[in-house]
Amino acid sequence: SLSREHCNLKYSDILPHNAEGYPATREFLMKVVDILLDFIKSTNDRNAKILDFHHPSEMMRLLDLEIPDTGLTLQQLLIDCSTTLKYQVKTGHPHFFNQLSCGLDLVSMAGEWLTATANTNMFTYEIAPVFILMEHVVLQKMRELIGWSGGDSILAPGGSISNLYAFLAARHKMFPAYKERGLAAIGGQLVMFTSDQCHYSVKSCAAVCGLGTDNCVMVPSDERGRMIPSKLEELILERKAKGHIPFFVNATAGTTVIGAFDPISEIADICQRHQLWLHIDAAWGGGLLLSRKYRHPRMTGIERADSVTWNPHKLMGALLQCSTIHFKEDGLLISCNQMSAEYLFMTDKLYDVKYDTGDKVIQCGRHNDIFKLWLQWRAKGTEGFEKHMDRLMELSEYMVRRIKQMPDKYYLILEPEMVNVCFWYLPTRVRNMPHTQERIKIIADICPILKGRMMQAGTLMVGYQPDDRRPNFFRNIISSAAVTEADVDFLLAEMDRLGHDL
Ligand SMILES: O=C(O)c1cc(=O)cc(C(=O)O)o1
Repeated sequence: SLSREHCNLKYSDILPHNAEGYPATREFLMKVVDILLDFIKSTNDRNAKILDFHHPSEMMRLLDLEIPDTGLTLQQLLIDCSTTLKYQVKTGHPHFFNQLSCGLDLVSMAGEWLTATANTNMFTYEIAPVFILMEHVVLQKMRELIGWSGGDSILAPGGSISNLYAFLAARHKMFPAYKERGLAAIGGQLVMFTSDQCHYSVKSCAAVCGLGTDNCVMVPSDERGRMIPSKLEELILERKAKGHIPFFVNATAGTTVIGAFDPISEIADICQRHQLWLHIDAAWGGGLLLSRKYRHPRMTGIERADSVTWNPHKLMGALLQCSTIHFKEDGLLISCNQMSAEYLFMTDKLYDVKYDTGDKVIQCGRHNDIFKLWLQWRAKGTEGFEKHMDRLMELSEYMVRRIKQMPDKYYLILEPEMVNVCFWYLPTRVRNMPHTQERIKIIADICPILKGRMMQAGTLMVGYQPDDRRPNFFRNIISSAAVTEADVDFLLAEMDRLGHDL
């Protein structure tokens, strides 16, 4: 807690309100940092719980969230910070396998601290000169890793918006007059294509941009979750025969649930034949571009795409949020989205206004999501990221081997292409049953119960979900740099400890 002389102070006693308030300001902030360091320590403590679960009504009783009429003391704010983190899920805990974005990279986090302190907007070079230049350097490096020279990129507030920017640029490329004249400039029904395993944000583009989801054609995938190219071509021809206008194909590099990779080269051939825009949603799989061992065959042909979404906040472990969208052709983003707001994007500035990015996006204000990635890349080097990707894949391969060593307790649903390990847990009572639909129903129905036990125990978090071809199953994601083989062993033992009697 704060020293006696400062513990009754309020926000008005520290900077900027009190010009003499630096000592109190410093002490308050250092106490906040102590609270954060305690959280970081327990996040990395395998004996600490990942979460202290309470249902929302109970949680409200445990918290004091009310908005006061008069301001509270700095001391109370410190208590508020501690209580907040006490009930926050530790997504950086080595036993947190729940999402595609896991882990707490501390250099990236330090970057986020600086970002918050710099508190600037990314729409103009004028107020973010260093960060704008960092975007140029990092995004160019990422385009080189895709296999392009030139082109253009931007950071977006998440993969869904990155995919939307690709859609908008594709439509603008084919129908530039749409920007001024709207649908009248198109004179026909636009149609887009994506696999039935794609991220829902792709389908959402059809709704948001007025195609209607009926005109987002879901292409069947094979038993490994990969888009079937011949089906894609069939469906394109079918729509053309109806007089529709196919214009956009999304291929997924790393699907959300099973981590499948669509066959890019074959899909690119079809797009070339039919003059369609090829977007690759590599939000999840993009990190593997950094790995010479795993890039091929998963990402072979990615350089043939017209646009690529790649989220460093997923496999690369940059802190949330860090999503990038890359275009092979330079100039498209700006011509598509430019509104030339004269109060921001004056063209008579003293510097080269091509460094102003605000007019490239449909947003105005844009958060600085680059520094935490740039600093992390400075810390790891490209070779450090490659080692990181290879390590995550190696740990997933280890988990598959361990699951195969205990076929009585675990049923591997399919061989993973990346770090998504999909399986059923087998409680004692089904271990002598044949793997029939009857058994599948039982082991699917226990997923939410076993997940509930994990969360009540607070010792483990592994995601489950149904997909389009099977009921609930567990999907384990190894995307945190904190995970070791021992943590995989813990996961398999803990699920059995919690679930054997289900
Ligand atoms: O960034 C993430 O952690 C993330 C994004 C998704 O769209 C889906 C998931 C997921 O299914 O875990 O995670």
